Amino acid sequence: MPSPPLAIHAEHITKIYRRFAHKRQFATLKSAILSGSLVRDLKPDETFRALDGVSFDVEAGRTYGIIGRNGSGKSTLLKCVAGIAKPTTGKITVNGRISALIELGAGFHPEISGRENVFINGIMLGLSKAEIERRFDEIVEFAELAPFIDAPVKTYSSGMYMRLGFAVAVHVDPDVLLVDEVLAVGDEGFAHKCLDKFAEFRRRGKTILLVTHSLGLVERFCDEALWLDKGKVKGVGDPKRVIDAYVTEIEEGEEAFLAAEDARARVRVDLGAGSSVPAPEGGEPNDGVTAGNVEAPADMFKAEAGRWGSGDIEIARVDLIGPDGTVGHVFHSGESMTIRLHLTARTPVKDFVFGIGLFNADGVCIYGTNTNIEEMSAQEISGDGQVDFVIEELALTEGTFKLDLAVHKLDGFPYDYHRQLYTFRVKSPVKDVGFFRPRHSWTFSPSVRLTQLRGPEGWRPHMKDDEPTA
Ligand SMILES: Nc1ncnc2c1ncn2[C@@H]1O[C@H](COP(=O)(O)OP(=O)(O)OP(=O)(O)O)[C@@H](O)[C@H]1O
Repeated sequence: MPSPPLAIHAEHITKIYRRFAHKRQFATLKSAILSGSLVRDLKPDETFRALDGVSFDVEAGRTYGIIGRNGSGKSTLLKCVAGIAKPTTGKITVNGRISALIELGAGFHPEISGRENVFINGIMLGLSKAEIERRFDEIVEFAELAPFIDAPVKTYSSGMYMRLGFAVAVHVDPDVLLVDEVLAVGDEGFAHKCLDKFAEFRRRGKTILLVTHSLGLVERFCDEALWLDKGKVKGVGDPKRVIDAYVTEIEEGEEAFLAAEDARARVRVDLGAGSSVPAPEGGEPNDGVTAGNVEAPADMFKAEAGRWGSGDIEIARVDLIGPDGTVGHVFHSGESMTIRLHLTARTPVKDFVFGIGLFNADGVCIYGTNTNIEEMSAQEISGDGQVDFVIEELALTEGTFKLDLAVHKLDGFPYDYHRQLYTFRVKSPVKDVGFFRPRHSWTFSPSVRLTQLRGPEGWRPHMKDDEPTA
């Protein structure tokens, strides 16, 4: 069977940029010239590979997503395909007319009207004057700029500017459409219109190369995905598989970062544990043996991370444990999480309460409870022990959260108070807002019809032939 025709063939693309970092500052142009050169200050390591041996093929009529972290080379790759940047080595072949939604409105002239800019921009993108005239009304209508089309574009807001650029670019009727994160353009209504336009392109058998950080969009829209990492191809193939591998790697990175953050927070606290402070009123003298000698802040709502208490009962270690029993810092919305306190009581203690506070990244308390509030009566703790606080379902939206953990007397006297020393991140494929996600469902009468794009756990199974719905 003959293989389908290729719209894009990229072979071993390398793009080397020079970086002009650490250039010496000269007081005058003369001193620069006398010193030898204005540009000889480049250090040998100041060239770097934004793309390093990237090869890929896109069959005609396919939608192809490019994902990767900031600075991984996605835009550079798209610019090379568009011909805006020239690869240092390698070869790119594109079959058909290209339109690039990259630097939208880059060719606009601020002093002249939107109308004149549509013509200039259209001609730059390869349309004839007659073709632009034919499509002019459609372009302006799409951009929703009819009342402003004769005003100079310097009077447009940045969203209006981008909308006009987008409208011209999509009305060029390209065979290959290159899209770089343009859905961030304009308001939500316009983003839906852009998606509809892409869907129309797909239906008409056009090829789309899409760079985006929206993994949901790649999964929903693309036939294939390519994952760039530090300028190299790290994965290519079915979008779901590539995205899963990418997300796993991101989470591993976040995990390491949060673990280091927590360790740093505790080191700071330990360093602060050298000086003795008087015990809080009504408490025993603080001998400074275990828990940090940091005084409790007057205002707990504004308090920074810290640790204080007499140390009679010490929270020696805290583990955050996921549903599979693994200790970590990155969890998923809807899954279970156990907060495990490893304790040591120097002598048997009969008066104790365990408490927990959950805060968002801005320090707003989302939830707090303790064993006294929940009407548990302390009997005795002695030696080493363990307390598990089991959250059966993290009913939280995506975000970063912090924990207060404490053991204190019934009257509040602290044995060991850990103030926001533990950070964890909740990941969620659903981008709802706020902190708290109540367990919920939607129901619709038969006259209201919607299509469920995602599966019950958030990630919708990959279905190639779906079109997006608004
Ligand atoms: N003209 C340039 N001169 C020098 N360095 C550049 C230039 N353009 C891009 N770079 C560098 O090349 C690397 C890749 O940049 P690129 O914009 O392609 O990344 P990206 O994956 O699109 O990032 P993002 O997701 O943040 O948009 C970055 O380190 C960037 O600083």
